[in-house]
Amino acid sequence: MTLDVTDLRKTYPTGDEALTGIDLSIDGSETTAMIGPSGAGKSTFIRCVNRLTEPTAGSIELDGTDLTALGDDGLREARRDIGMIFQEYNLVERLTVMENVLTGRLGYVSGWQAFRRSFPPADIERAYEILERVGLGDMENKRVDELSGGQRQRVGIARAVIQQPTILLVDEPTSSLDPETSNTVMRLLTEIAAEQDIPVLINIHEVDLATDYADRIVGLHDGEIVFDGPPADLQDGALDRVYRGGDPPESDAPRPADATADGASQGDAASDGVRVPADGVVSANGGTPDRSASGGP
Ligand SMILES: Nc1ncnc2c1ncn2[C@@H]1O[C@H](COP(=O)(O)OP(=O)(O)OP(=O)(O)O)[C@@H](O)[C@H]1O
Repeated sequence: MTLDVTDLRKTYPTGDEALTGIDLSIDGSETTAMIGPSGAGKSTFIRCVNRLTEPTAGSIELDGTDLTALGDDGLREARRDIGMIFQEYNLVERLTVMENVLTGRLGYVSGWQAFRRSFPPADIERAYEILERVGLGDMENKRVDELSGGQRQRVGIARAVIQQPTILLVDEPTSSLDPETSNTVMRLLTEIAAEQDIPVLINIHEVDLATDYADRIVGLHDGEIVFDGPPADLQDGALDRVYRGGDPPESDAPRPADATADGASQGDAASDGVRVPADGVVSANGGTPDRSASGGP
C-alpha cells in the first residue's frame, strides 16, 4: 500500500488556511505519528485523506487511485480500504460491542443486509477473533455506553480492523485516556499494524507517545510540514520548529517534495462539508460531520 499526497491544500469557507501544500508519502507497514500544536492542521489532514473534509487542491493517491477525483460510488469503495479510528470513538452508544464492530463490514454487504444488520457468519466469526485480539473477548454483548474509554477505543480499533483496510488513519486516539491506557492503546495500534502489514498514520498531541511508538515523525506547523524523520532526530531545534515555527535548517529540512503541483483546484471550499451517503457508509467508517457542517457563520 502506498499513500501519496501531493500539494494538499485546504482553505475552509471561513478563510482559515488549514493546509498550505502538504507532500507526504507513506508505504510499507511503518507507523507514522503526526505531531504539532493545536490548530496545525493534523485533523484536517487526516480527514482530507478519506474526504470527510473536502480538500481545496492537491492529490491523494492510494495505490495509484486519486481519491480526490472519485465520485460517490468510487469513494465508497475506496473508503473500505481506509480504516479510521477517532478520538471520540464514534461508536453507536445504544448498540452492543459486537454490533458496533460489525458496522465495519457495512461497506461489504448489500443495502438490504446493512439495513437489517444481517452479516455473513464469516464476518461474525472474524469479529469474535478480533475482539479477542483487542482484549474484549468476553464483552461482545455489552452495550458500549457501559464501557470505559479505553475499552471503547478498543471497540473502535476492532471496527476498523474488521474492514480489512490497507491503511489505518487514527485521529488523536489517546486524548481522552489516562497515561497507562494511552500506552496500551498505542501499543495495540502499532502491533496490529505490524500483524496486518499495513501502515498506520496517527495524529497525536503527546510527543512522548509519538517518539515511543512511531517509526517516523511528521511535524506540522501552520499547515505545513516542518519536520519529517525518525524519532531520534526530533531534538530541541526540531521540536521548536514544530511547536513555535521558524525555518528549518538545511541539514534536517523535511523530505523534499517529489512533485510540484500547479495548485489547480480539485475541490470547492465553498461547498465544503461532510458527505454522508444515504447508505450510511460514513458511519460505518465512524465518520463525524465536518465542523464546518454544523452551522457555523
Ligand atoms: N470546520 C472548520 N471551519 C473553519 N476552520 C476550521 C475548521 N476545522 C478546522 N479549522 C481551522 O483549521 C486549522 C487547523 O485545524 P485542525 O483541527 O486541523 O488542527 P489540529 O492540528 O488537528 O488541532 P487540534 O490538535 O487542536 O485538534 C485551525 O486554524 C482551525 O481553526
